[in-house]
Parts: sequence; structure tokens; C-alpha cells
Amino acid sequence: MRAPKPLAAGNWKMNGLKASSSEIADLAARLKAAPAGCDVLICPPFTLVASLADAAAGTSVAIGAQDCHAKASGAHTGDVSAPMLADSGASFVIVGHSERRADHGETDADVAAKAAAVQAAGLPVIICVGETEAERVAGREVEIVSGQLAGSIPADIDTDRLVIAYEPVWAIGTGRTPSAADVEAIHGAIREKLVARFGAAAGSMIRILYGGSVKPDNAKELMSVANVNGALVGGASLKAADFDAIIGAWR
Ligand SMILES: O=C[C@H](O)COP(=O)(O)O
Repeated sequence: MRAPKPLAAGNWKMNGLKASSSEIADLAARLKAAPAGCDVLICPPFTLVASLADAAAGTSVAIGAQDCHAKASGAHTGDVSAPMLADSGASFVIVGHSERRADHGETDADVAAKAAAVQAAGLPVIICVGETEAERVAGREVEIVSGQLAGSIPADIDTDRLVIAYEPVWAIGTGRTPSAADVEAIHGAIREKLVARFGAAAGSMIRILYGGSVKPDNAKELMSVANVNGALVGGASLKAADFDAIIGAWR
């Protein structure tokens, strides 16, 4: 059975000044010398997308964005659209991160509209899902994530350009992670949903990333779990050495 090529994605969140772009040059230089057995993506804040896309040109590192507006253009002060991101050199866009859902009240319908906008701009989309700690304690994680998947993936999605990121909210930035068995259970449930909706051929090739306190010392174990096809890394993606060590899980 074919398996999706892993994707190691770094989400810099609201971190990174122009000066820190030396980190990407450092990482890009390492990867050029020793290509990893995975695709590599870094999603800096909007302000660095264009400059990092330039810095990463000709290397194996792709540059993406962390969010976009659902419309292509118009009177939306302070927002950035998917075509603008593509124009800046972004080759992926993350939507529906739990921090956007919490900080900006984004609903599944909002996330689906953004995901459709990303694909309409010709880019692949990473749709994030994940339960809160209270939902996990109540044993509702599969129900919550299934609902998010159903509502956040638009009807006309191109599955070749779809990546799902499972990020339990309680594991983000906390240093806590689910056990390998728990990761296997929820990723297996996500795979079942994708196969049920898109069929075995397409559903089995959609990458499902794990995110939440992925670090150099736990990456190998987490990335070897069934149906984990890569990582969405926050804090540890800010340092080239740490992110490179995580990518080492596939070397
Ligand atoms: O998008 C990335 C995640 O929210 C994970 O963040 P973290 O690696 O800092 O826990």
C-alpha cells in the first residue's frame, strides 16, 4: 500500500523578526546538503513570507502562511488573502488552528470557507483539528474531531492538496503529549473518517500531521505511530537546530 510522504511543518506563530530569517538560511543550507526523507515547510508570520520564500528558493524548504481571509480581495482592513499569499511565494496555507478558533471565534464553516479560498488560489491547505483538555477528559475527542473534520473540509476539496493536522489543544506549548497509543487511536479514527468520505484510494493518501509539543526528543516515537504522516511544530520550529533534529526522525 502506498503511503503519503511525510511533511515536517514549522509554525512560527507570532514570532520572528526580519533578523531571525538567518535561521531559515541556516536550515535551508543544511537541507540542501542533506535532503530529508520528508517534505519540509516553514510558516512564518505574514511579514516574513516573501523574504523567506526568496531565501528558501532553490532549496527543499517550502514557505507557507498561517491563515488567510476567505475572500480573494476587497474591503477587509488588516486581512490577507490566499492569492496575495501565493503571490508572495507561499506554497501552503494553514487554516483553522486552535489559536485562531479560540482568539478569533472561527467556526468550522469559517475554516471551510478559508480552506476553499486557499485551494482556489492554487495552493494546498493544512486544516487543523483537535480537542480541548475537558473534551479529552470526557472521552469526547473522536466525536469532537470528527465534527471538526465534517464541518471544516469544504465539499469540493481536492484531496491531493489537503493535509489534516491533529493538534490536541492541551498539548500545544505545554510540553505534554498524548501517549503513542492515544495518538494511534485518534489518527486511526481520523483516517477512517477520511476514507469513509473520500474513498480508500484518496483517503489513505491524505497526510495527517500530529502537532502539540513535538520536540527533538519525542519526534522519533511520535512520528513512527501508524497514520502519523508528519508533524506540525510550533516552539521547536523556531530554532533551526531543533527543527532539523525533528526532521531527523525521517533520515
Ligand atoms: O502549530 C503548531 C502547534 O500549535 C504546536 O505548537 P508547539 O509545538 O509549540 O506545542
